[in-house]
Amino acid sequence: MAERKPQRIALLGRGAIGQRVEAALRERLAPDATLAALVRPGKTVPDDGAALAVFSELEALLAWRPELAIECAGHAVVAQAVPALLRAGCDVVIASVGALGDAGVRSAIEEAAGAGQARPIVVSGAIGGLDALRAARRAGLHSVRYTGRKPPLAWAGTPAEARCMLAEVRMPTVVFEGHAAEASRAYPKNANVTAAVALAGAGFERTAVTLIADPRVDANVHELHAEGVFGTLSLRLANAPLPDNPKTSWLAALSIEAALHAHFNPFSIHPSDWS
Ligand SMILES: NC(=O)C1=CN([C@@H]2O[C@H](COP(=O)(O)OP(=O)(O)OC[C@H]3O[C@@H](n4cnc5c(N)ncnc54)[C@H](O)[C@@H]3O)[C@@H](O)[C@H]2O)C=CC1
Ligand SMILES: O=C([O-])CC(=O)C(=O)O
Repeated sequence: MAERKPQRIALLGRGAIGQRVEAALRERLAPDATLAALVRPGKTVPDDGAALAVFSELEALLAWRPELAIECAGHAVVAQAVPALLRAGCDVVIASVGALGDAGVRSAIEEAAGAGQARPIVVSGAIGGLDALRAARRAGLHSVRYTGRKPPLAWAGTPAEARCMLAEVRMPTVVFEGHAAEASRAYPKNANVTAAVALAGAGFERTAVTLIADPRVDANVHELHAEGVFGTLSLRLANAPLPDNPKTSWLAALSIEAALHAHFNPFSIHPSDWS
């Protein structure tokens, strides 16, 4: 089977998702590749014995000449680092999809990808069903509604804190009601999925979003309902959170692994995946 594995791979961000993806690259996906990480300026990375080039400046990472970068750092990194990497010919996997809610960021990425002949790869992250939504929209979507529920403390550090006392929430409490453009901007660490839904489906302004702090769930629950000429779609995911970050679903890290697997093996169907 044809494989195209880049030899120089950079992680943009080395938090809960970044560390999972790094382990998957080393253990399964690209054990022969050389890895680098872009970390927040001033952040020290403990020497855990892993061979990893660590950069805190984008220019230094660009000089390292990565062939593939995996963004799992946040919206600012998508806006600031991703266009420069694409322009330099480096394919970039994007996890912080909500950054694409900003039309300026979207067009900078499109323009840079064209100039560098490189691919931005937007992952499905913690949500699913986007293939069906993408197909359904071709005949016209009447409505798309996304509802996200997380345990109250998964909303810590977000505007939800102004809506309720998270530690004292005893009933499901709506912390946001609006559309995907507002949701992805206001909740950059909790509502990237709304941007993925918007991009696949009806667009940012026509994707209705409700976010709920729900003490009755112990998972990150994502519900999607769409109606259109095609019929109706209803999807519910109850995602286990990553142990290192309760805001983030394990599936988000796994979706990056799946996107990398597809990127490395574009022409193959892997029977080993079926078991
Ligand atoms: N598409 C989806 O479904 C999901 C997307 N995400 C996105 O992925 C991002 C990462 O998620 P986690 O790993 O759980 O978060 P995390 O908070 O555990 O890790 C983020 C890492 O990025 C680093 N970072 C922040 N600013 C940086 C900068 N300017 N340069 C380099 N590194 C920087 C932080 O130091 C931290 O190590 C989130 O911020 C969110 O935007 C998260 C969950 C789901
Ligand atoms: O990981 C999740 O469940 C969803 C999430 O945080 C996001 O969309 O930003």
